[in-house]
Amino acid sequence: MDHFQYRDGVLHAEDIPLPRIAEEIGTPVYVYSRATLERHAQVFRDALKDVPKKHIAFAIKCNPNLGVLRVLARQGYGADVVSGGELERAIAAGMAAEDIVFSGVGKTRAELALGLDRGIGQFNIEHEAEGVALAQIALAKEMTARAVLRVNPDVDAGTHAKISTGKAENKFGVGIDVAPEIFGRLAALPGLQMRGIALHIGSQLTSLDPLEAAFERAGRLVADLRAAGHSITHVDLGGGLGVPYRPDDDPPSPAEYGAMVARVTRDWDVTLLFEPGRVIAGNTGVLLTEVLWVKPGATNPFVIVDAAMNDLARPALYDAYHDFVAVKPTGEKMTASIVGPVCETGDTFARDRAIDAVEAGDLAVFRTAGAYGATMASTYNSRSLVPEVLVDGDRYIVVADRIAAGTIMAAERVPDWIE
Ligand SMILES: Cc1ncc(COP(=O)(O)O)c(C=O)c1O
Ligand SMILES: N[C@@H](CCCC[NH3+])C(=O)O
Repeated sequence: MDHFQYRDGVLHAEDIPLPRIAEEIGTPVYVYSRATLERHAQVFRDALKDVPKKHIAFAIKCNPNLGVLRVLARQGYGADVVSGGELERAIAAGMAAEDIVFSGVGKTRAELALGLDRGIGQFNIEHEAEGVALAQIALAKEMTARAVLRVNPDVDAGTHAKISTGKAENKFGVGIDVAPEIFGRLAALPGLQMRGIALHIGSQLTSLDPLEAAFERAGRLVADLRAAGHSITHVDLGGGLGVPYRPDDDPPSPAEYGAMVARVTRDWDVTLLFEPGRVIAGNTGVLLTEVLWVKPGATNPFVIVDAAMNDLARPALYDAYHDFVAVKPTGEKMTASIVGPVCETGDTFARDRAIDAVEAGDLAVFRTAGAYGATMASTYNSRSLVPEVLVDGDRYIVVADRIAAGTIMAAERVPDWIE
């Protein structure tokens, strides 16, 4: 059940009418539903019921808010992190270090050392030199790092080029053809316990076929590595499952994904790791905004809202579609372009789209904004950093403050040697 519903003609987040949040917190503001988050966590876990040994690590890059992470930690989720900052966040949110997986193509030596010091469960090594460095650092600390080698299976994920990660030309992982030799050299290093492989072919995947093709290649690699005498106990299948952004989008369900995984990996006899992000958080959040002005355009009017590309970057970056609905729809429709106040033409959420009729002062939301929304926000144009609210039934709390432009400015200084 969707926890963003109209009641008496007013859009609610669980039991909270969104106009109340707009009035008390101001706009723009991200609003998350705890119930939806918990339901998605449960649905994804249930979808893997036929996978005997598994661990789920939420890809916290998609929504690293501490309140959100705490909800998922309570659901038994670990974290997939890609920086020292994310690592500290996951721990601060209550995730067990053992349940943390450290991915990322450019980990620094300091970040590798931090992971060891914190006792994280697994490092996902992206290339040989990183593995060598990790082994050296671990050895110096008289520790052993548990690691897997990320392989690049060279499959076309069929998603936006900027979020595709498993083609040979992408920067991630090592080529699957050279993986056995690199794995062999790393496995021989003291300080490193190479226990398996990882892959992640891209995000917002709307077909299971490329995932299945990649997993089959991974299965063959596991067999080859075992044949070469390696003990393979862990395979990290990454994340990537898409979510519906448009009302008629129909991506594979977690249950279909789980069934495919169970079938393809049936004989692997490993612990499977999963790194879902968007499928857990995407539909748990909306970006609540106020219409500032409706301005005539050459063809259709511009609806100028108080949210902008600095608050929700996905449309500007990937031409991504986010459904836009009025908080108090009148039943009337209009065709308009939805734009923000930032001084870039790219600050456009929708072009010539049929939407609920709105006028200045009305509230509206961009849907499916719980993943890669607030986390990618900036203060461009000296706008405030957008706040976040978590709703739980008939109560809500601000889980991230609005950070005013003045606060950002206070962290800057003018050199006294400029007269
Ligand atoms: C290594 C890794 N794991 C997991 C994810 C999460 O992906 P998604 O949000 O598409 O599930 C990403 C981002 O695409 C990633 O780079
Ligand atoms: N930021 C991207 C997803 C990136 C996935 C990162 N591995 C998006 O908003 O769709």
